[in-house]
Amino acid sequence: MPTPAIPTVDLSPFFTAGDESGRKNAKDVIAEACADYGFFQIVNHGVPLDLMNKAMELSKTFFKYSDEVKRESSSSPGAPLPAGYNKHPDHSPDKSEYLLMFPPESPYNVLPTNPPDFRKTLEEIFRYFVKTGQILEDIINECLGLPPNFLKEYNNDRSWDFMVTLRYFPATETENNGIAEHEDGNMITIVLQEDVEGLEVCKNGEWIPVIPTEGTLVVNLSDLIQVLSNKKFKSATHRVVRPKGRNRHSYVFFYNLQGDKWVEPLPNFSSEVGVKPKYRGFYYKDYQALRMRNKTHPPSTPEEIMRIGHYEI
Ligand SMILES: O=C(O)CCC(=O)C(=O)O
Ligand SMILES: [Fe+2]
Repeated sequence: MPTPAIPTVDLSPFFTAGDESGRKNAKDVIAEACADYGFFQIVNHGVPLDLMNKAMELSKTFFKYSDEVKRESSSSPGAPLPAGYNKHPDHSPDKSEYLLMFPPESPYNVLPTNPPDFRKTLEEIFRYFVKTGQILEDIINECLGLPPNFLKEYNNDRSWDFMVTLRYFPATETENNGIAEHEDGNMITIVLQEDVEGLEVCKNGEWIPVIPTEGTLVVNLSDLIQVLSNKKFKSATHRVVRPKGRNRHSYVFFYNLQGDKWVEPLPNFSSEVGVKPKYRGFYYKDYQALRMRNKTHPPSTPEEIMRIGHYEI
């Protein structure tokens, strides 16, 4: 049986005034993918191809440096997430090392000075990803039938957005997990993957590989959209399986929500339509802190991993 593909959506109608039918087609595909499994890919998204390629090459160069050099970019404790360079503890199911950054102006950032241009490129691609996140949020706002600019006004503080540049180590003879099956805890995630497979999405109970294609970005909806929409739109379940014999590099941009925001199913999808809320409300910072413990103190069984189900009614 052919592998069911993940849809690819052309975002160019959103950059061209007046292409209403192009916009409608794109929104129909996105709405269907989001209602089923929360995953799709985008092209003509506004992030320049040469910038994506340059960012990937510089990241590969950085991760080849010695641990000692990379650790010069590790953050001091106290940041809301471990900014800078880090490697997951040996007993973690996540087999990668990564560089995490907040918005370019954030005081928490500890960005490498080498390779030259890396810092500038990270900051530049971060700014592009923010714009892509805003376009996607606007499209999702429309797909959900919310009043114009509703999500934009609710999510009006960009200071908690963050981006992770990753290197996964090659699979061993006995073990190939890169990131175990999970959903993301933010609003919308954008992934740039190099030409090395590994990312898989769960679509109707089946694991589908997301084949890397030059110029394409992967988008997955995350937990906060699932809660706000009272499960009308799904937070995508996904994982990374490490290939044998080679590293895998990716950039993951987490379009996020500021921590003091209250999150609960919107009345549009609960009281106003006679449906019971499927989640109790929470402050986003509490959820992010609970999820952070999954990473810093990995539980011994997958059942103990903190997920959005914690708030389910
Ligand atoms: O590296 C990837 O392709 C995806 C990573 C991911 O799912 C995550 O960091 O949450
Ligand atoms: Fe993820």
